Amino acid sequence: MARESLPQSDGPFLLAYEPVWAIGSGRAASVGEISAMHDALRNLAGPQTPLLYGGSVKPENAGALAEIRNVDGFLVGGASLDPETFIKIAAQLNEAERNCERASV
Ligand SMILES: O=C(CO)COP(=O)(O)O
Repeated sequence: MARESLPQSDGPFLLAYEPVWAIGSGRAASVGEISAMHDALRNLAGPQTPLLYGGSVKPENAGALAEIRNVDGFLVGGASLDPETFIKIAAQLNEAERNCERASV
């Protein structure tokens, strides 16, 4: 059923996992929950599809969430309303990407 809900066109798309209970609640999904879901989505969507996590992403958890395998980015809601907060989250994603590149060299 999940496979049928993916776009049928050949064009690129992003796929997001956003548990409804995590949206605006201040409580993000756990690393284990996100990891399991994103691994399953990677198998479903293939290697080229960027996978985003959304739900209570904030500077305090962005670093740990960005390190999860198969998390390529975030959907940021409330924390995007303050530019400085948003930039802190973006910086942690960049740092995680640099760590990943270092680890693969
Ligand atoms: O709805 C969201 C992004 O689409 C997430 O919102 P919060 O980051 O405020 O939980």
